[in-house]
Amino acid sequence: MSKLRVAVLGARGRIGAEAVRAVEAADDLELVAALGRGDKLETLVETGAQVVVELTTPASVMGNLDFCVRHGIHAVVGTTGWTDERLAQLNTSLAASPETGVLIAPNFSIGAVLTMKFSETAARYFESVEIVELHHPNKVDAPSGTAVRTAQLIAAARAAAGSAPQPDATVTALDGARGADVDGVPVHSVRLRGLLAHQEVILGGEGETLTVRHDSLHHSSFMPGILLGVRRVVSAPGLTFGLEHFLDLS
Ligand SMILES: NC(=O)C1=CN([C@@H]2O[C@H](COP(=O)(O)OP(=O)(O)OC[C@H]3O[C@@H](n4cnc5c(N)ncnc54)[C@H](OP(=O)(O)O)[C@@H]3O)[C@@H](O)[C@H]2O)C=CC1
Ligand SMILES: O=C(O)C1=N[C@H](C(=O)O)C[C@H](O)C1
Repeated sequence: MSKLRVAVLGARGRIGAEAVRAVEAADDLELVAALGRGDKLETLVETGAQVVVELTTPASVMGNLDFCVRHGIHAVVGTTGWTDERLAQLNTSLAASPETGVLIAPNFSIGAVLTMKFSETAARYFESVEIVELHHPNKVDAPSGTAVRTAQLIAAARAAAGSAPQPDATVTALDGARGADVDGVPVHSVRLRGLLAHQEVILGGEGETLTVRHDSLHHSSFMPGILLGVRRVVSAPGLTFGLEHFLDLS
């Protein structure tokens, strides 16, 4: 059987470099290009890339995906910075290339995906919920894409259950003291030397709390999810948002 031809964009970055090694080590995949800033996207066409793994920056991702979709190259995207407007723009490009698949995964690690799932499930049973995400100090965006997605899933679950707004008597606060408000869920971002990627979802009810915590200790935690995405995206046309759609998580 012929190998799937894969390229990595952002190949010299922290997660991109790890992805290059993971693709090279996979028997069923062939790394045909490893591109960084300034390298020509035309290389993707010249090398016959079938799937691009996009791990760059929020400022670069839209241009890169526009090129890939226009050329019918499937994409597995870990880069953050997704808004409703950006997703709508991507869906418009995909409508003109209906056989092309794009997977956007706010987090590729199985533990982080499960954290989101567990938090979504628990959300309706607790009055209060706040998120603390903790990352390395080189991260350019806050809150993390994972925390934003987690908060959105929690907020949707609470809305579906008819939950009341969270109790909070704060009248005066320093800017930022109560975190960022993501659909009514406070999200607190810590940037600390020594950390990689961590998240706590703290839920509170009468006389009890529940904490769901996940720690990515090495970039290798994201690789099984990336490889799964590469193998599955070629038969998933259109936009898939979240790795959970490629997992059996009923
Ligand atoms: N979904 C997930 O599971 C994960 C997602 N991420 C996300 O992945 C992204 C990258 O993270 P990280 O590796 O830590 O960041 P880095 O800054 O280490 O890497 C980004 C790389 O992309 C390069 N780059 C920038 N623009 C382009 C471009 N137009 N074409 C090709 N390469 C480009 C940068 O080059 P230069 O240095 O020259 O600017 C850099 O080498 C972030 O958005 C992060 O949040 C990270 C880990 C897991
Ligand atoms: O920048 C990172 O490092 C990470 N980014 C993603 C995010 O913003 O959620 C995924 C993971 O947290 C690592």
